Amino acid sequence: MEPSVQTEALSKRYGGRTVVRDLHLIVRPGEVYGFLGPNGAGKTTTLRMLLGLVRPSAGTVRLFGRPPGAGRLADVGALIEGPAFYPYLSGRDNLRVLARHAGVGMDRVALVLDLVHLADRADDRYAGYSLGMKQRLGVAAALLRDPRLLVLDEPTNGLDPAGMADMRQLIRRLGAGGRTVLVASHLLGEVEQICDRVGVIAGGRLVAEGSIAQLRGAVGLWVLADPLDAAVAHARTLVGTERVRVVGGGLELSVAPERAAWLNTELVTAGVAVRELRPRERDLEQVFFDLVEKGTADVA
Ligand SMILES: Nc1ncnc2c1ncn2[C@@H]1O[C@H](COP(=O)(O)OP(=O)(O)OP(=O)(O)O)[C@@H](O)[C@H]1O
Repeated sequence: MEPSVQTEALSKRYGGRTVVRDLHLIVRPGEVYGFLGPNGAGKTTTLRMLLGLVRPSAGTVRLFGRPPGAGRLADVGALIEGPAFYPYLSGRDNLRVLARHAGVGMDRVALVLDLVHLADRADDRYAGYSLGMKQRLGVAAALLRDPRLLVLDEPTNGLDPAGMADMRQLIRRLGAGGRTVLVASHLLGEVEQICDRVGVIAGGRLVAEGSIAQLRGAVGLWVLADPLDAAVAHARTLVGTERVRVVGGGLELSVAPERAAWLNTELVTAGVAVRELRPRERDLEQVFFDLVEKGTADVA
């Protein structure tokens, strides 16, 4: 199936500065894709190029196989930068204005209000909404045309923890159907909770792409066993001295996590009691930090 988003060698320069560089990005239909990077990494600039709001300096963008603006307008909905609404109109009336403008049936207004869980406050003035409600109304507006691709730029920015949780739930709900959702965020935890796949951008470059599990990468096994000395000695004969480290009263083994059952059998057969055996994962925060540092250093 045609990718929802595909960029090739996409770049943007402002003056002499390259803020997005040689970006090859593929977002597949139906996935919730996290575009993760620190402030200033080039996320918003990229999203603006995807939406045809900023002209690339080089490279191409395709949405459902076509350049931005060439496909059906209804294919893409976006919430990028704060949404603009009339403060003295209700949420519902604000959406009605937009629906009329977009040539969308009024039945969609009630439907999207329901989707973002604003139905019960829909007739209150926008000015009285919490920040979280304002953001959700922004998402509702982006959903009016029932787009196949929804683009959200930092949707939880400025929200309190409850507002953030609501927004994350909403994004998960929206991604549960066939819709493609592209979410830019600088929050690792957020992307981890809601996205199927992640692209990490730093210094304008895509420095990693994959599922959270792939990014994290299980890097070995962690074993607690008695007696420790015998466990270490036997593990070293099994997998090689350099692959076994003693850390905090246990063993760290640099071997494929799939070898856990084999290792357990071998140790037990050798008379070692295995108390704990589990995959050793890298700390995602550290992975992200390393990627960003690497990406930024490459540019400098
Ligand atoms: N119109 C512009 N003119 C000049 N420089 C710009 C312009 N828009 C963005 N930049 C620069 O491009 C870089 C990337 O900005 P961008 O907003 O895309 O990053 P971001 O990853 O979305 O970060 P943030 O989360 O802070 O918005 C920044 O250094 C910014 O100052």
